[in-house]
Amino acid sequence: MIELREITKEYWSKNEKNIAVDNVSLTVNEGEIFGIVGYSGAGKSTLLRFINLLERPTTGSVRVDGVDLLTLSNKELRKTRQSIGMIFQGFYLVASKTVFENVAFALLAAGVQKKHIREKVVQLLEVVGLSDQLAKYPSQLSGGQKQRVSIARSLANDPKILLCDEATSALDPNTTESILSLLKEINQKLGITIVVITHEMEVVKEICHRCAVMREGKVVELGTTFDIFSAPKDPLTKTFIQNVLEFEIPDLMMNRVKGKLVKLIFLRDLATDAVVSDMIQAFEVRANILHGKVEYIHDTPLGVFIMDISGEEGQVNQAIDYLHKRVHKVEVIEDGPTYRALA
Ligand SMILES: Nc1ncnc2c1ncn2[C@@H]1O[C@H](COP(=O)(O)OP(=O)(O)OP(=O)(O)O)[C@@H](O)[C@H]1O
Repeated sequence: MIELREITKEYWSKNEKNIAVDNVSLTVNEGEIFGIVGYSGAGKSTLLRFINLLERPTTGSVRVDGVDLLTLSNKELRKTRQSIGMIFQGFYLVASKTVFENVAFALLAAGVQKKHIREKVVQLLEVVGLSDQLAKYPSQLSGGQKQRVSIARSLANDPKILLCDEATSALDPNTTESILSLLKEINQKLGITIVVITHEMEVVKEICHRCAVMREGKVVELGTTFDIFSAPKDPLTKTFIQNVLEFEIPDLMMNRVKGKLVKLIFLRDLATDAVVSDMIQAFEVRANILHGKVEYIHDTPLGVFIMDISGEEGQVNQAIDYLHKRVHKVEVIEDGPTYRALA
């Protein structure tokens, strides 16, 4: 649906070249929610703005629905842009216009006849849950409500694609969650392909099917959201998801560890109880779960458990070998006082 091929963008200032996007190729499939993640200055906004040619690449091609956007006339490009909605962190609503007028404006600009406008605006505001706020002005709305108006406005011309530039970065966690739910609903019910850029992995975790991680203009990792979270490869990706898979054991807890301290990662099937009880029975070891957490990555569970396994050393080692076969990943964090003393 969206194909960026070997895209590079260079900026020159004072005879110095700055490469904002460096030879990036990626495809966004029809109907998916695709995330682009990276720290400030990584090139995310520039990349996003290629999709509607708000920014033109220095080299490379941009195809949307099979059409090479760089070959379009200005008139054709204006028409194509109507099928690509966009929302921003700062909402960009017209302060002197009501909620109704802000949305109606997009329809008027696209040449929709006045007699059809009211019905369409009412329908759009219903989609975003603002049917009762038609006559309000932006200053009378909360941040979340403002973003809902801007989403309604972006949907006015029945776009096939919605681009979201840090759309929830200015919102509190609860409001962020409600806007992300709305984006998910828009994707599922209206079949709109969504591309989001963000520096928050929570956003990716909640709604994205796939994502690309960017550093210094390059895509350093690309994959399904679940793979990115469960088996990150690039050090930057690892940093981004640190709080999901990492857990710092407090000293107090460490001092109570009797055996070997292991970290288990379960994917999809969270049969933790069965695995642990089978292990205890088969190898006559003791197991004490010190920490357990389950994250839902786009509705698929990813579990992290930290367990103290104690008993006769040979049996403990066999138990750990057994765990290797039953769970996605096993990592021995600490050998524990008993085994350190034996070594
Ligand atoms: N119009 C411009 N002129 C010169 N340099 C630019 C321009 N636009 C972007 N850049 C530079 O390109 C690089 C990438 O910027 P971009 O805004 O795409 O990054 P970003 O990942 O979206 O960061 P942020 O989240 O802070 O917006 C930065 O070094 C930026 O300074």
